Amino acid sequence: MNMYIVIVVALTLLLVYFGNNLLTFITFIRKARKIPTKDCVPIFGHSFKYIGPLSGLMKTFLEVVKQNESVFALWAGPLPFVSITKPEHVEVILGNSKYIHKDFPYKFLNSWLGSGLVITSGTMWQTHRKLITPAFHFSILDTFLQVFTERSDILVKNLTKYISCEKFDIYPHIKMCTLGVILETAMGIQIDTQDNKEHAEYADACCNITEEIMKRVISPWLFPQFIYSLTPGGRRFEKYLQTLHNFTDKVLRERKQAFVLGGTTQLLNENDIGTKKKLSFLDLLLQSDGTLTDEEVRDEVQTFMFAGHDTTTAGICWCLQMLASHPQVQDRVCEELEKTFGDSDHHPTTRDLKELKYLERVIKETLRLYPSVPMIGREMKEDVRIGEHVIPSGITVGIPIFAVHRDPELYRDPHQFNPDNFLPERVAARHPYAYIPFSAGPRNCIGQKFAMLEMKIMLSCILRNFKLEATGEIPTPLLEIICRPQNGVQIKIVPRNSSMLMFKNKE
Ligand code: HEM
Repeated sequence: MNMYIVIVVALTLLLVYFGNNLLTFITFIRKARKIPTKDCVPIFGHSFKYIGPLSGLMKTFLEVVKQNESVFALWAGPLPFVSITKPEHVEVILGNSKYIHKDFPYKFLNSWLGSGLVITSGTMWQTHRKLITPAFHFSILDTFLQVFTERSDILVKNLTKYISCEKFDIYPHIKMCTLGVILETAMGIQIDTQDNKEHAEYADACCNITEEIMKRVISPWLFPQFIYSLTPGGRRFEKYLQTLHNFTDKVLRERKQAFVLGGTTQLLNENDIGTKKKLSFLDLLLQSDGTLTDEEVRDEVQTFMFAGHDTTTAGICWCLQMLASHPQVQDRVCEELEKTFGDSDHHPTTRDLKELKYLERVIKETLRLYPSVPMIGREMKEDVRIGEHVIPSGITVGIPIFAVHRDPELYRDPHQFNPDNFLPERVAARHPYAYIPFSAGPRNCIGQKFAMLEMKIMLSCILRNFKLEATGEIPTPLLEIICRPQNGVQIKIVPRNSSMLMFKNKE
């Protein structure tokens, strides 16, 4: 009898639980179905549209955006998402501190980046963001200029080996240079990433794991973890993950050791930032007095090592490609460099960098066409009105940054490379959310000033030494977590007249 009552109570509870959830789910789907969409197939949704090589995905997506209304639903199998591209709609989401929650597809990054700043939400995100923000204050960034320049000098020295080559891929060289930069600036450890090839395994694992994640995002049947882990892709994911964790653990061990041995400057309070050299972001985490657990520190290290080098690598490489493919633009950048530095071999100062206005426009225009992070998303925690549509709570709103940046209503000849798009008067005439390579609002990129300085220094060092020549078509941009050029950036470099002095003097 007792057993009978227990079973009845258990079944009733299950029914209430799933009944409620089922009802919520049905209401959610009903609301989502009111959002306009095209070419949606029952059960499979739009998945069939995206099956195929990742290389075609950006082009396909631009077509889909063109064919649909400015707010439209995309169905990954039975699960709906909403895509928005109009700046005024983007502002509704990114500009509001209520909409900072991330879930799908960020959750596929969980086993890698865990509670790190890029994917975490809620109070944990708030606490971490507040703790980390001082490490990216402009006064501390000034102390990084020397590292950016020293690493760029090594890069230039290594590139001389390719002077007589008809073409070579510059991507791996930039990647190892930016990795060295983030390790030295943010983590406070000096690792010879540029001449010692053993660290390339970490950088390669970053590229490979993001490719695997993107393949999963467009394949709803791989969403359940137990299925994914049985597939070859799932097994490759695990292998790359191991490499990434091993490297991060090594970085942490080294810095902790230096920390214990007193090899770091102690941070007393926030006002000390910028007044002490060699204070690293990682030191800030290590002395957070229990605010962060060991695991959270590790997740932030993973996050910043990835976000801090893969993004700038893509940005710099696309800039090099654009300059090689647009010789007049390259000449103008070089005139500006000549005016700022003359024949001198002095390292760039903050003042020099402010003078490089045209180079800045080139970088901005490159990030318009090839935003390093091409797509971002936010999960709605309440119903939200966007334009004339109600977006139901629980849905993820996707913002394809690359599509916002190529909207013909915002940019004339949107697919053409034209740095004049960033003349001050043109910028002033555009909606502020028409250009969002670093996202915007409360969850914008914490490293954007760091990135701009690094990109300016690295590009100016390369261009003061070499003329860049294109060796073929502009590569296809890949719509992955990071917008990389398919098959790298194959260019030819030619020494500039007076320039090779720049590092010869220092040898
Ligand atoms: C060209 C270079 C870069 C670009 C285009 C870029 C772009 C972005 C974008 C679009 C986001 C928002 C992501 C989202 O909402 O899902 C973001 C967030 C972030 N970026 Fe960057 N980024 C760059 C460089 C960097 C660097 C150098 C660092 C670190 C040193 C960095 C660290 C981060 C972090 C930690 C976040 C998460 C911020 C938060 O949610 O509070 N980024 N970045």
